[in-house]
Amino acid sequence: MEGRAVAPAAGTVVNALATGQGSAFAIDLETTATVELTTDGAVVGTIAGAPDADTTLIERCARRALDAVGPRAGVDPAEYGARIRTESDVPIAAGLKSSSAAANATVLATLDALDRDDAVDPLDACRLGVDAARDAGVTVTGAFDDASASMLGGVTVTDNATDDLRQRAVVEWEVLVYTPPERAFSADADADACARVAPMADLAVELALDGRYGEAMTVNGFAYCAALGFDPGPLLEALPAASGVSLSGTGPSVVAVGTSEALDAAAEEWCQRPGTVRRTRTRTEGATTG
Ligand SMILES: Nc1ncnc2c1ncn2[C@@H]1O[C@H](COP(=O)(O)OP(=O)(O)OP(=O)(O)O)[C@@H](O)[C@H]1O
Ligand SMILES: O=C(O)C1=C[C@@H](O)[C@@H](O)[C@H](O)C1
Repeated sequence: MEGRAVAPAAGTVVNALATGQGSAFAIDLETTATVELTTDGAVVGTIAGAPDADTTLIERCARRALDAVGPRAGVDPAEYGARIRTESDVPIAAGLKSSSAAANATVLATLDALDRDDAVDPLDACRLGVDAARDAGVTVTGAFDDASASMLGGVTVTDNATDDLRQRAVVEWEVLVYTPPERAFSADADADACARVAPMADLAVELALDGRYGEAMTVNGFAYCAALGFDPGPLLEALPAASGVSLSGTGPSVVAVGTSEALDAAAEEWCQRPGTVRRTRTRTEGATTG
């Protein structure tokens, strides 16, 4: 009994740490999870290329999916375990929602291993991963914004306090991603500092709900660079040509959207900085099994 699923990473429109309301969009970088069910009761995860990374999140995801759907598949969750392996082109703790992609891929791969791919509605499957992320302590708000964008594709606006989807839209943007060499785990972010930019975050959410995603990103980007102590230089370098540019998640990555010409110009500037610059696109299709 083996299952496989793939889920995309995401970039930020509005970070939810200040108010609990957030917005994110799926991008064309992905994480694959394979899950093999076992009868030894143990759930064990490995992350390809990252032997020291924390596997608690994916283990909690597989366990929650087994508990939720196992009985319907004739599997006793108490007796069954799982071997999970993730492979990813998303750097961990870089602001590109590697945790949401890994959680969604693991939940769906577990359902696939149970041969019950359609047993759970996609948003509920996403909520299983969000609850697992809360259990594993890798999130501040649960990050339902990031997780829903990864699960559904497109751009989502969510209430992370209630795990409700407020809006989803299909967008087709070119995306530029700059990832500095350092890493920033979301769970370590200074939530009190973020609360100080709540009025700006409220404005950014209003803009996003109005479909003005680019402006929302830019308002969010400057506010959170200030709150979390990141250099706003890369944002300024992408402006005014980019239609939106923001710190992604709790950083350190920066994402810009706009015309090819605008992103070419930003890429030229960002390539002078240490780290990686990647060109990608938004993803309309979210997480899939198989
Ligand atoms: N590919 C992966 N496979 C398994 N677990 C992962 C993977 N990527 C991330 N994780 C889990 O998520 C944790 C990092 O979560 P964190 O939210 O800090 O990173 P992120 O999702 O990349 O950042 P952000 O939320 O700012 O976008 C890791 O410690 C690990 O437990
Ligand atoms: O851990 C969290 O709750 C979050 C982390 C970041 O990705 C944010 O962008 C997201 O809105 C919430």
